[in-house]
Amino acid sequence: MSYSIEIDQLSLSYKNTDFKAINNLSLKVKRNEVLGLLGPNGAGKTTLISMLTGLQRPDKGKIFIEGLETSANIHEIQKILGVVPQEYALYPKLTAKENLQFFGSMYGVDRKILKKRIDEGIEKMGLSKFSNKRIDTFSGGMKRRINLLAGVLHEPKLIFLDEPTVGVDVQSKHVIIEFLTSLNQAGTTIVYSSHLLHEAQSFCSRVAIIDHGEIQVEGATKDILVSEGRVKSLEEIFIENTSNSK
Ligand SMILES: Nc1ncnc2c1ncn2[C@@H]1O[C@H](COP(=O)(O)OP(=O)(O)OP(=O)(O)O)[C@@H](O)[C@H]1O
Repeated sequence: MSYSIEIDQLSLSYKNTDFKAINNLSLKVKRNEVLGLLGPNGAGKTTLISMLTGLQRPDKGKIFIEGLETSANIHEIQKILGVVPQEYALYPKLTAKENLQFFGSMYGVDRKILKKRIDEGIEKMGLSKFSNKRIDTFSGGMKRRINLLAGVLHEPKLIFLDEPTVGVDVQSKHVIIEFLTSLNQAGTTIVYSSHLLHEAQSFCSRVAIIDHGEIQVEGATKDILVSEGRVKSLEEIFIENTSNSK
């Protein structure tokens, strides 16, 4: 089995709405790909990710993660998933290390292994000097780096990232993308949701542009950029294939 994610005809409507937030959406993501899940505000990205990570149940359709159907295997699946939300999920009064120890033990990582992963991760993120400093003294970029580490201490096979570099300086962005690239090279599949199309174009091996809960464009990044006989930017492709009604 070579797919990390298989989505088959998925639909979901929120209560008291008369439209489908996700409408009969099918998508396959191969193992070890970096998928950019892109779309304008309100397109359905968060709704789709919430179903993929087991937070919401679809009205219709099926999802398989690493070959396991989600509704019947959600606990097993959550052990192999890493979710890095856009909001910081960190305790401000604890140090960076204490936060990571907390999240690592929540995932049940063995103490010795956890210590090694925390030390290595903090070093890769360029934050060794700050490991014993409280999170509330950190800049936005530093918090975002620790937030990312917190979501991957259990070495998930598949990571969902929601705007991992939004609002951070160029240095932090660079460190974060390098870190994610090294995880991907080690075999991790990544689903990356962002409005930063320039970053998505260079980082993602595959792109799915969604709007109105449906896939508008999907394919290998290098293939979808070639359109009407010329190479376009991802931004051009995005604008051509999405509405600006929100
Ligand atoms: N809890 C909810 N109740 C009702 N409607 C909702 C709810 N959450 C989202 N929606 C609607 O579902 C649609 C998809 O929203 P969703 O948050 O998934 O979009 P998104 O692509 O993640 O947008 P953004 O880029 O702004 O985060 C939108 O029309 C939104 O208004």
